[in-house]
Amino acid sequence: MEKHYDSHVESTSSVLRLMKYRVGPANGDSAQLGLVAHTDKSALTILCQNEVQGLELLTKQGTWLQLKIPEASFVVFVGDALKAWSNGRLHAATHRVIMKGDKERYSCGLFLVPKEEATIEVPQELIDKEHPLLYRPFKFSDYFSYFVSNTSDDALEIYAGL
Ligand SMILES: O=C(O)CCC(=O)C(=O)O
Ligand SMILES: [Fe+2]
Repeated sequence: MEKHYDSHVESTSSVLRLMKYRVGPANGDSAQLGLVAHTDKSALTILCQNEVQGLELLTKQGTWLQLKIPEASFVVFVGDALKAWSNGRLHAATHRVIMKGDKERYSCGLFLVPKEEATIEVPQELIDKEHPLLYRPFKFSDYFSYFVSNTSDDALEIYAGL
């Protein structure tokens, strides 16, 4: 897969985003939604946060797992673009943020996003009898526009799934 490294780097931009999660009116023990459940559309996301936990991951069994992220560490998520490119071999985990307690939460995400013109196409090496082609080639910007006007948990499957 090393031979694809350079073209991935060339066709990807990075976006750095800082996020602030306020303590809502129902602070204390009751939980409130900070960020709705989603998969990232990017190729890869690298996240870090302050000491306030809240990131939850949907397991393949369909239950929510509260992540306990150690201080000064990063969380990496595979997004839809890399899931499609890898022919579904890499899993884009659904995640959300739930706020509890009375402290604001800050997080910082570096999103590696395919450039406007980048085409996501599964390399031949990742297609065989056990791994038939799951996604048609598509322009990332077209997928993103589709997602914006058709927000759905299954956007990738509906848009590019075969
Ligand atoms: O704030 C976080 O820890 C998660 C943010 C996130 O999932 C996102 O911006 O896509
Ligand atoms: Fe996310």
